[in-house]
Amino acid sequence: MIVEQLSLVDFRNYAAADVSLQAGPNVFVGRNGQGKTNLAEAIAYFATLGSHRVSTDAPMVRRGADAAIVRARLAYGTRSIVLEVQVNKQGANKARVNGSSLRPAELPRYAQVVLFAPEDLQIVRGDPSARRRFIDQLLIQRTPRLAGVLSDYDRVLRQRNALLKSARARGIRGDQLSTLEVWDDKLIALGAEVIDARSALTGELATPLTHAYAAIAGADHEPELDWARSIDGADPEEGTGEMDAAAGGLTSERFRAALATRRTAELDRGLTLVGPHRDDLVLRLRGLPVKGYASHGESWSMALGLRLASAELLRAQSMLGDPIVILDDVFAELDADRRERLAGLVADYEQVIVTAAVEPDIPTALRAHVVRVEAGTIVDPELSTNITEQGSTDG
Ligand SMILES: Nc1ncnc2c1ncn2[C@@H]1O[C@H](COP(=O)(O)OP(=O)(O)OP(=O)(O)O)[C@@H](O)[C@H]1O
Repeated sequence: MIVEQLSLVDFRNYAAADVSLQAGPNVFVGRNGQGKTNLAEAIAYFATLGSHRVSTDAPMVRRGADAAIVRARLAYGTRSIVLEVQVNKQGANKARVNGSSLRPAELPRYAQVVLFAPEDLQIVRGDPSARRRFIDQLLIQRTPRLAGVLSDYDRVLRQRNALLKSARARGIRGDQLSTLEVWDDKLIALGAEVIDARSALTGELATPLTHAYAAIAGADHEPELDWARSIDGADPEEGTGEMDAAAGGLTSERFRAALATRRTAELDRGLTLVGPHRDDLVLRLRGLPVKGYASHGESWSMALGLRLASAELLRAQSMLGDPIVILDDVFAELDADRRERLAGLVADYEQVIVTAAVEPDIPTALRAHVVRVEAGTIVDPELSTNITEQGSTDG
């Protein structure tokens, strides 16, 4: 799929803007802080329903405005549709497809975008929550139904935690708390589905990650990745505990056994101590964890590799064609060889959008259809020529 036309109203630093894009490479060029990433963010919003930079919607709306509108004409081969989202500062957001209303949560069914940005370094260097967010975003992109399972799990977890907290405050022991079992059943049913889906996806990422990492880093060692399940005894959230490598059996049985083992500790702390909310994606290079050991360049290559591996998986499975690949501010970080190798990796996607402060940072293979951005406006080279010509005629 590709974006053919993007229109913004009161989005970030754009009062109003229209951008035409083409299949293949597109480049957003401009000095720092002019609005290149904002354009990329607007396109990705349809796929991720949020920003890669902030967790709330308010910053999407231009200062002083009440709502932002992003409209995009998307083409899948010869078919095209118009998607629109209105991000409201107050009240719920609204969405439309070809003019008809739909729930904003449905938008990702029409748009697949993989965006890599410098913030993605947090996937490898940040807390486990950043890695869970990464894997969950990809899960939802591949299987939109899982968005509901994940949010139901979070709701049940909050309710179970509230019960544990109030039991702790009232000095109630586990065997006196019969309602806990009801919440255990719900937590296990939803949680086991989340754990299994994340583990399976982690396994699927291995081969494309190895391929992408080798291509970017030019390295001869293979990255390793594992889904560390807190139900197996490790506590990735607290960085403690040994994994029980022999852990087998049904995930739900394992989850139930782990909850039983931790019951007293959970009542002591008023908190659910095992489950997918405490799992982690463990990344290793040369047998060492990436977090805390890998160099800046290795961490960067790993984060980029994870996004490119995601794009490969989406491309292999999606009914929508290739995902749109957006590389925000990536080339300035890479040496010439790595730039060329990365360009080679993404060059055959249906549409690739890259941003850079200066054109020479972008490999020649991707230097097509340049969109210049200046202070929240799209600079149209033809238009500026016309204005000058008209000015001189008038004069
Ligand atoms: N809600 C908003 N209202 C008005 N301006 C905003 C809003 N959100 C962000 N901006 C402005 O947008 C600009 C940042 O744009 P963006 O992040 O797209 O820059 P960029 O061109 O990608 O720069 P860089 O090359 O530094 O990454 C900043 O000047 C910021 O103040």
